[in-house]
Amino acid sequence: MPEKVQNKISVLAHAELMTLLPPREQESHKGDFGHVLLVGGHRGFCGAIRLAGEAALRVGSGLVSIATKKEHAASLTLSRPELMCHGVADQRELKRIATACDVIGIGPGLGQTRWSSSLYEAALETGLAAVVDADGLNLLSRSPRKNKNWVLTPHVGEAARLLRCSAADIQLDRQAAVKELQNEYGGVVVLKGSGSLVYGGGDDIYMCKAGNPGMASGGMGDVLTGVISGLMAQGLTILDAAKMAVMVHAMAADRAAQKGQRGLLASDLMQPIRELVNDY
Ligand SMILES: NC(=O)C1=CN([C@@H]2O[C@H](COP(=O)(O)OP(=O)(O)OC[C@H]3O[C@@H](n4cnc5c(N)ncnc54)[C@H](OP(=O)(O)O)[C@@H]3O)[C@@H](O)[C@H]2O)[C@@H](O)CC1
Ligand SMILES: Nc1ncnc2c1ncn2[C@@H]1O[C@H](COP(=O)(O)OP(=O)(O)O)[C@@H](O)[C@H]1O
Repeated sequence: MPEKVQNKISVLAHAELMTLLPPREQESHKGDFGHVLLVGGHRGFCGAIRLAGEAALRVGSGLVSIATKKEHAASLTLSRPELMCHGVADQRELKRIATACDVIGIGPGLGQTRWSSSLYEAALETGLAAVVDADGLNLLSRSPRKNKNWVLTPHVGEAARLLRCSAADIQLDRQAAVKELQNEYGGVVVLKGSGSLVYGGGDDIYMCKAGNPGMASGGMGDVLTGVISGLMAQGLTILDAAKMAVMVHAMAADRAAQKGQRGLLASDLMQPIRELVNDY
């Protein structure tokens, strides 16, 4: 169980974070805004990687590729033609696609089969800056390692697996948990849930006061993975991308919940996310 600690808590503010994402130059082209590769979408879970992919596009990445099960590639492309969807069977195929990419997001709907773990290993071997979520975190908890160039985005259940304790232990002292996660696994950690925390080492723990219980519905975390990846692709540091993404994601959910929290869908966040990354 994590030890009790006291840290400086900084509350995230959207206006301050927007200085990280200046208006686009007139002569810009898609190559200026990075190429995200998202890996996941096992059988039954291809919606998760579709949501992450659209979120990465809506936050402004120039190109987004998806590596998924062969049988999902065509339907994903049809549902969102801007996504470049590849059916990937093995590590070699994934690494070939990754050579053109700047950032890799691993985990939404990835599953925990041999296919999943082999793509997870190959994704980390690319050495690209990474976002690790969902089943990527479950695979990480089976074989812990440290990396300074990744963002980990556990919900409370995943955090408990990573720290080998109970979800109740995590909730008892979320600040201690986020620090312990960062200390053990490195990089930047986003501990999701009401009052999401972001910690990248050092004195400050960042807290998001936006967001609402309407977000307690499947796919919301997958959207966050896409937002973080898309901001990293546009050149933000992993810490700035995590801070900005958590804030934009939660504020988008608050805008989308104006008609009511119950029945809020992860897809409902796409339009407000777009508004918020253009809101100077
Ligand atoms: N449309 C799609 O394709 C979608 C696909 N998805 C994909 O499904 C896969 C499985 O992901 P997952 O998150 O649903 O399952 P898992 O990792 O087992 O975590 C749940 C466990 O954690 C526990 N828990 C305790 N506290 C908690 C808390 N505050 N927040 C959350 N959980 C908390 C919880 O405890 P319980 O609720 O039972 O008390 C339970 O034991 C993954 O690949 C994901 O990407 C989803 O994204 C949905 C949309
Ligand atoms: N009650 C809440 N208040 C604020 N944010 C919440 C609340 N419930 C969930 N969220 C947010 O919604 C997202 C849920 O992510 P996650 O549990 O990984 O969902 P999924 O696996 O279905 O995509 C996280 O960003 C989390 O912070």
